[in-house]
Amino acid sequence: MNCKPRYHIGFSREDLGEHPPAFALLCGDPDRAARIARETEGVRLVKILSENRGLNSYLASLPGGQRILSATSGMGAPSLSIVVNELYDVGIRRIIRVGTCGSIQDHVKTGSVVITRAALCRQGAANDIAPVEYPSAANPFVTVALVNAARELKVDWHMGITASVDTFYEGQERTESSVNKHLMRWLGGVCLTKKTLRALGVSEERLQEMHRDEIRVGGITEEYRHLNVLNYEMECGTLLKMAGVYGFAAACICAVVADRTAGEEIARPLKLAAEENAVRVALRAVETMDPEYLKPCYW
Ligand SMILES: O=P(O)(O)O[C@H]1O[C@H](CO)[C@@H](O)[C@H]1O
Ligand SMILES: O=c1cc[nH]c(=O)[nH]1
Repeated sequence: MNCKPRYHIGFSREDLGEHPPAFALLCGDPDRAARIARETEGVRLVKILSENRGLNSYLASLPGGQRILSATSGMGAPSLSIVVNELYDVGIRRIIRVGTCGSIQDHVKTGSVVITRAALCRQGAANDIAPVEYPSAANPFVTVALVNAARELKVDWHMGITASVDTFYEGQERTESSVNKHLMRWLGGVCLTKKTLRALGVSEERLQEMHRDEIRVGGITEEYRHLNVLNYEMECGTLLKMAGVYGFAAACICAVVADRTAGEEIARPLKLAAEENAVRVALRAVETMDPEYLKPCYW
């Protein structure tokens, strides 16, 4: 057994006891990983494994006795790729990303959760690991367990395609809240002023309804909306590709904390409750997972 702590995550296979936990919950935010292990009803903190580089990792147990790892990926695919590589090395074979995201569809409201069945992976780190065409698909059995758990807990859920991108601002077409107001055309489309819209024959009534003097059309978000993408986040696509390449089971559930059909802001008042719902669903999925589907042949 390799007893040396791994360089970034700061713990070793030996720190996990005789058998590594069956599941890891992996959060971008170290505070969420800590809350899962320290403050979630029914979860008992067994051991702080490491808080190296803010990549907080905790061993915890559930009421039925199952042990879980609550770990931190950091933000974005490069950090996630390091953590997942080292988690695999210490014996982790099932990872549920428990994250936050922005909705790009009208029917996906803030406060709900999105369970990813596949990702549009626009992530540079993933290209170091597999060809760009390589599928970014969630494990179907863990995904169904997440859906069943959300139904049982009566959490407002959606299942669908997630866009995983490398930047929160430019890549998710944010301009008002970003210092960079000039998106590249393939991301931002074009801005039409009221004057141009009038010349194009848009009625005065419609122009009056506009909140701003210009609208942006043909941007990446509009394109993804038409492709039935539900949400934006920044790690899932690479995680799912790594699962395919390394051979482990991965799935993703994200709390919706921004409504990108209406604006760019994070809905801070409901963020914590939405995250708690995503955590509860993930833990219930772990508890109720049919042991048959834990076999390596289902990864
Ligand atoms: O809340 P987490 O899990 O960090 O996930 C989302 O939040 C961060 C951006 O605010 C990115 O990491 C994105 O994927
Ligand atoms: O809009 C959002 C919210 C959370 N995380 C993202 O990546 N985007």
